[in-house]
Amino acid sequence: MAVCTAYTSPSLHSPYPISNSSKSHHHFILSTSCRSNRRKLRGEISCSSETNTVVIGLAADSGCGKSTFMRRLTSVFGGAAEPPKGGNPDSNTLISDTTTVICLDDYHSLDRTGRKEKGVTALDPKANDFDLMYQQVKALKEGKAVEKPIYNHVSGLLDPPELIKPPKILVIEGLHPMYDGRVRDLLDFSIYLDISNEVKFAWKIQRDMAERGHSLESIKASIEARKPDFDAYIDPQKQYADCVIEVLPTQLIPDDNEGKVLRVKLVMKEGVKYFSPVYLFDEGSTISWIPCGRKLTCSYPGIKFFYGPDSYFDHEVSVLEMDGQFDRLDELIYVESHLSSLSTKFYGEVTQQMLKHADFPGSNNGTGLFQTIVGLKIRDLFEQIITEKSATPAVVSKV
Ligand SMILES: Nc1ncnc2c1ncn2[C@@H]1O[C@H](COP(=O)(O)OP(=O)(O)OP(=O)(O)O)[C@@H](O)[C@H]1O
Ligand SMILES: O=C(CO)[C@H](O)[C@H](O)COP(=O)(O)O
Repeated sequence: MAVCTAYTSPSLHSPYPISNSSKSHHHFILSTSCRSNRRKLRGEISCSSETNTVVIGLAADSGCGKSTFMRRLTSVFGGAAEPPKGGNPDSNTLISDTTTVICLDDYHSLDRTGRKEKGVTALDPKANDFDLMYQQVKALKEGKAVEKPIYNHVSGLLDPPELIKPPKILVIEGLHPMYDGRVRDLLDFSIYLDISNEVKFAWKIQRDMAERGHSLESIKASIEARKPDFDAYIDPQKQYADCVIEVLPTQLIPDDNEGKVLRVKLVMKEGVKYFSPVYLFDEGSTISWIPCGRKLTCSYPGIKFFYGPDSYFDHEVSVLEMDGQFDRLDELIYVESHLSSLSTKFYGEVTQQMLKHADFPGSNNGTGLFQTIVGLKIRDLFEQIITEKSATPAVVSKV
């Protein structure tokens, strides 16, 4: 049930969406999202809930494919995602018609020098401002604009804030979207990208060695240095995710250590509102499927799908798994036609999306396929929430 309380207007010059003092939450100044209905007023405030923002959390370590996933997601909604126009060229924010993606690195409370002086990594909660993260995500969810700080990855400094207006869908991506219980509770849906150490290493080498000129030793050292904090603060968030995309080395090639062929698991929590897990052939069954043959071209080592129920951190889940890679992306339609509950708007939409972004990393394997499917499920979730809200009469609540 949507209930709106009155609060002070956010100052566009303050980094805070609302006064730092929690006492000010109940002042009688309405935000733009909350319209008073004068006929019913008499000490009560009527609030339309239609403007509320849907909030999605995407957690992963650095270099684990968040940006690629975000490009696939925003593409599902149409329109290109771009940094705020005329703003800081080093902004981490991406805005499209429907979605705004903010990077939680912007809530680092310590800059690069500060972290070095204090001997903490960016993964350590001590280097991040969770109070501000909570206040601003909450404000955006309630339809209020905020002045969000910017962490500049080029200079390693905290830059002056940028104005973020409440979008239809807000994606908060980064290291800690599910770390703080208050922020976690604001999420309408959450995803964790769980990249195994072997694969993370292979991707890092590909990017940081080939594209950024780092040495193999320095990449190894950086992964090792982050590991204790990754294990302590980032990895545990996966227990809260509604959906986990797990990326592992293939099992199709014995002792493979190249990390090129991947086994990818889509772990989908059961019983999540507005989210129905995808299934292969028959919902709830356990199925192993090798689609290679007349309708799907597969070179060595082939492709293997698996689908079935499981448990994950004591939650009932459905797991869809793909090991191997596609030779011809247009033939993905054959696989798509055997998957159900995809939340597509027309036959072949998954294949169309994959073909559209054939040049993105992971387009020939389960990472691209499952990221696309999760993008479609998020669109569906958003549409269900909007439909439900427009069918719900405005709620009147006492302030
Ligand atoms: N599905 C994939 N398959 C193969 N390689 C991938 C995949 N996703 C990402 N990568 C590799 O990992 C690198 C990082 O990807 P991306 O920029 O999407 O990650 P990120 O989590 O946003 O990183 P950062 O937080 O460091 O900006 C890419 O340049 C690419 O080399
Ligand atoms: O884990 C990270 C998230 O992207 C970065 O390492 C963190 O944001 C610090 O960035 P930089 O290394 O540019 O100072």
